[in-house]
Amino acid sequence: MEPQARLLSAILFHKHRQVEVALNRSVLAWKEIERSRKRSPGISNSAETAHSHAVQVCEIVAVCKTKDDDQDSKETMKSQKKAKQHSHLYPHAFTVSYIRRTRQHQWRCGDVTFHSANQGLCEQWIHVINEQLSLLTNRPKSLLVYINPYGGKRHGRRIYEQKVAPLFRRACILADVIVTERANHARDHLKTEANLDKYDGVVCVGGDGMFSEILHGLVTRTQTDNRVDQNQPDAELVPCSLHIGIIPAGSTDCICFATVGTNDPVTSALHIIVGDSQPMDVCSVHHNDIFLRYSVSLLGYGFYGDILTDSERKRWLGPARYDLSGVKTFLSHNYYEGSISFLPAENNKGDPRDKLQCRSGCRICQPKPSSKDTQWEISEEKEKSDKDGMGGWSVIRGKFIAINAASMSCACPRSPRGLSPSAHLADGTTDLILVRKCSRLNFLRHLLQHTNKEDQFDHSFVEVHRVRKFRFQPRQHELDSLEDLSDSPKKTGFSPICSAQTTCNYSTSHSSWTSDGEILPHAAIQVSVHGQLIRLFARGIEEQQQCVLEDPCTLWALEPSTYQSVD
Ligand SMILES: CCCCCCCCCCCCC/C=C/[C@@H](O)[C@H](COP(=O)(O)O)NC(=O)CCCCC
Ligand SMILES: Nc1ncnc2c1ncn2[C@@H]1O[C@H](COP(=O)(O)OP(=O)(O)O)[C@@H](O)[C@H]1O
Ligand SMILES: [Ca+2]
Repeated sequence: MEPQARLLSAILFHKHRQVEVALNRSVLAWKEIERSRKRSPGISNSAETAHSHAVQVCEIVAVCKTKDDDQDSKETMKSQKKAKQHSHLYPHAFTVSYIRRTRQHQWRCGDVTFHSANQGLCEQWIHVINEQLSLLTNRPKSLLVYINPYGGKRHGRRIYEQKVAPLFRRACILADVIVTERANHARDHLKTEANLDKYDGVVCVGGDGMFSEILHGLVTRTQTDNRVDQNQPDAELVPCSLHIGIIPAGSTDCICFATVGTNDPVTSALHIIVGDSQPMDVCSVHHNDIFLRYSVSLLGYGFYGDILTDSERKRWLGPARYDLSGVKTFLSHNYYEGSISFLPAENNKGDPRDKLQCRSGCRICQPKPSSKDTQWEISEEKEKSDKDGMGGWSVIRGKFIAINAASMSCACPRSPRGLSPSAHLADGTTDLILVRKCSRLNFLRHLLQHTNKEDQFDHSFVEVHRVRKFRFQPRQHELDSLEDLSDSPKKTGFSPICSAQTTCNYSTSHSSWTSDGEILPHAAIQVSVHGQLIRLFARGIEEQQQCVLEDPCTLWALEPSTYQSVD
């Protein structure tokens, strides 16, 4: 990497020690002077060595003048005297708040305070750093925040006020906050009322259900503004211009976990502040050419549909409702008959079993070619001609315990690799997982493999396909006879230990689809994936510590620029 010119450098004080501080367009670095002279510096190519530190400018949250009360407030009794003397000698200070990576994808806001005898120098540093931050145009300045006070353990409001709002204030982000008063309040407000021109993004504080409200509000508003008819399953939807941020405060929070790597409100707030951008696929779901819903994580029929249906009645239990309904549904061991037709993804989209996990900067999820791109047009054309004669579509009939479409990994704390560990966030496909009728023991093995490192697809009764579109038709809709209307739910070899939701009537011979945790009213559905329809304030899961810093040493080796000032 070409080293960049220094914008500023100075000798300042940090924790009573003299440090040399330097700034260029991408890095702020500081190192102790005395110690590094005494010892051989031996600075490695990392963000931080024993006495040398560096922070990327794009990961600086804010810089401000340090108030007297803040100075040395964390000093121990022993060093308080020394601190007093020091602050007398160097009474001026500024504090840089920056992103600090801790364990397992968690971010925290770290502070570093630099002292000086020279007030003008401190002001110059604040000015130049702020100038650099203002060049980062992807950062949001104004946000619309919706809080679901009843999501998860009902801590949404507190989480926002205590953990998120102070960070937004520090980063000078203006936030208009709406605490929802009913289900679909946020969706309806976004659809028709909200003045979206005022904002750079919309933030939801809640779970996947709350995210789904924001998704529906924004996508529907965008289509209405652009006169796109959502009821047309083949309509080319217009991408949303506003980014969505998620502060996890729900029960599963799978969309946050799968796009950030952790469910932590502070980490999510910091991803919002730095204006991260992660495109995401959205599935549209139709029934007989009538629009039903959008979905970004799990569309599940059978096992997960039954869990969600049952768990809605136990909402008062909070997140534990899924465990109880999960056990109950597992013991019921229902299966459902129907046929699935699907249009496979192109070969360059990889395979659900290829073990190429979607990570920050994923190659497979690079932006799709513009509609002018020839390659793209060819594949669209192929699809049209295929569709006329059902060419390219595959059909599978059978008895299924679960039919799952995972448009992303669906990783969550319950299943850290997710339902489809190699699914991609923004490749324009969904992984269709078909779990056929099998013994309880085999199904249990398959389920347990979601919680460890084994391959959950390595069973004769499980198949998985990467697809662009699919349709499902439950068996009772295929056979239009009275006999079928009285058909009871199908059970495998064992008699049910728990009768679950199944009684002998027509409706219960079907399961329901769950879409991001919400229940759909129809079993027969058509699904299309719309690649990269929305953008989140996230960057995908980082590989490890992704500090793509230039060697901080290069900062010290450079000729000073016009900005240089030394104390
Ligand atoms: C015997 C051990 C069995 C362990 C099975 C673990 C498999 C878990 C896979 C979970 C995939 C979850 C996909 C995400 C779905 C969410 O959108 C949805 C709603 O979330 P929220 O609004 O935040 O509550 N949550 C669920 O569908 C919960 C599924 C729980 C299944 C046990
Ligand atoms: N004020 C409210 N009162 C009741 N329900 C609400 C309110 N705000 C949002 N909801 C609904 O609550 C449901 C669950 O929300 P969510 O935040 O996903 O929590 P959880 O993860 O616990 O399911 C969603 O369907 C959402 O539409
Ligand atoms: Ca996808």
